[in-house]
Amino acid sequence: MKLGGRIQAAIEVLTEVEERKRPVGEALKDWGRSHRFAGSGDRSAIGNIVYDALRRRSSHAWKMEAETPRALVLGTMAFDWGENADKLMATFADDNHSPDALSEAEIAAINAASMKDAPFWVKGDIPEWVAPAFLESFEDDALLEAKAFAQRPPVDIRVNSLKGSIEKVEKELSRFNPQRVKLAQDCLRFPAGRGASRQPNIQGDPAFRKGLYEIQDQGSQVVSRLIFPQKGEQILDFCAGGGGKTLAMAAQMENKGQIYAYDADASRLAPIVDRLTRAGVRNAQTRTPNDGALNDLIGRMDRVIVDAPCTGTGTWRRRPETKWKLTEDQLAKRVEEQQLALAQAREFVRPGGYLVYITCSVLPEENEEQIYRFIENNPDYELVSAGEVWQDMYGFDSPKPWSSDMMSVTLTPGSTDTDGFFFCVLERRPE
Ligand SMILES: C[S@@+](CC[C@H](N)C(=O)[O-])C[C@H]1O[C@@H](n2cnc3c(N)ncnc32)[C@H](O)[C@@H]1O
Repeated sequence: MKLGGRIQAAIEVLTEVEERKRPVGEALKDWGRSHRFAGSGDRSAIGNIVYDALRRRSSHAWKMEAETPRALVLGTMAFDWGENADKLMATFADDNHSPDALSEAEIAAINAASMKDAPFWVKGDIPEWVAPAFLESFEDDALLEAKAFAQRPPVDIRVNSLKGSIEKVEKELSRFNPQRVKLAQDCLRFPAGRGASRQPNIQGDPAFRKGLYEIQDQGSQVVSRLIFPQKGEQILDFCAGGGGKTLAMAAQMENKGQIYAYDADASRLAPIVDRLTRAGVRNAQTRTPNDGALNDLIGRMDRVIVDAPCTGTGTWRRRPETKWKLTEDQLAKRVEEQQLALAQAREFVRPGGYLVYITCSVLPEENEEQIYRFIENNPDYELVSAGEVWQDMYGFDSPKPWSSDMMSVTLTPGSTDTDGFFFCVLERRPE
């Protein structure tokens, strides 16, 4: 396919997403099925255009003075992919599968590319109602952070130290040019490309099937390290989901001690068994929700991890469509679920043990506010300074996360070059 045809295809896919409320992945797959002539390079380029259009939806709409799928895609090509109005006109003339020719108004909007009078949330490509939370959390850097959430993310992998060294995996994947990162010692990164460039098929490599690495954002790897799981400890991963943190902790514990992987939704736990086997983990067991599933663990755990259900604002780079779908009602629902998870998880911590609270969100309602409410209602718990834990682990020269009072830390694309994560530790006072 030529570029004109790819642009037309992106408009069609985005129209499906917008008008029929289809998830982007599904709409892209369906388009591929009904256009068999398109190769994998075409499909991936079309996906890149659609995701870029969603990442910077409000700034493109402002400049184009329209919010239609066509305007968003044309804006993406002009403002992100380096195709000015003249180039686009030549591209469209060259391919009869292209969209209709640019109108006078579109040419004028592309040429002007004006952000005049645009409010902060438009410039930063975040929903208007989220803007106060960004300003509260990131103050003078709110725009920088919002824009960082509108960039393409890299692909990060965590080398599984139970199976091999980072050097070994680096060599195995050398054709993809993996890079080391600053904060996670087992992480290799494949930076995001530009335009139509494709991400390497990391999961297709035999080393992946052998369990030598997992796909895991650097931020998730960093919070797994901050949990500080020790060999021999008893740990309850209370919201284990697909097991990303369980696997990372098991490797740090060198298979010594025991991790109990639990989730209120048994179906979310389903993939974990295969992943544990592939990774060579021998110190983790799953517990599925039924009456008394965790009774034997009450008051016995050295650490209980609540990697809580959340709005996922920290993953907006990877799932840009969720940025525009999020509502205040959904936020309120997640906050309730988080409160419930914390209230349920607390009873498993032994006196002197730790309750770790993590979200992949950067909204204060889900993070600092949640934790201060918990402390107020549970005087037998106190906050340990996560800022000090960070300094002990990384010193003063590494990238620093956000921290309003040193008690918790918030990782972000702008500060730590990761997805957004909130992390804090509560100690149950010894009896
Ligand atoms: C952010 S995901 C977990 C991700 C996982 N820890 C990882 O690293 O891949 C949150 C999980 O919490 C679970 N959950 C929600 N409320 C819960 C509760 N009250 N008790 C236990 N699990 C809960 C959800 O089913 C979901 O799988």
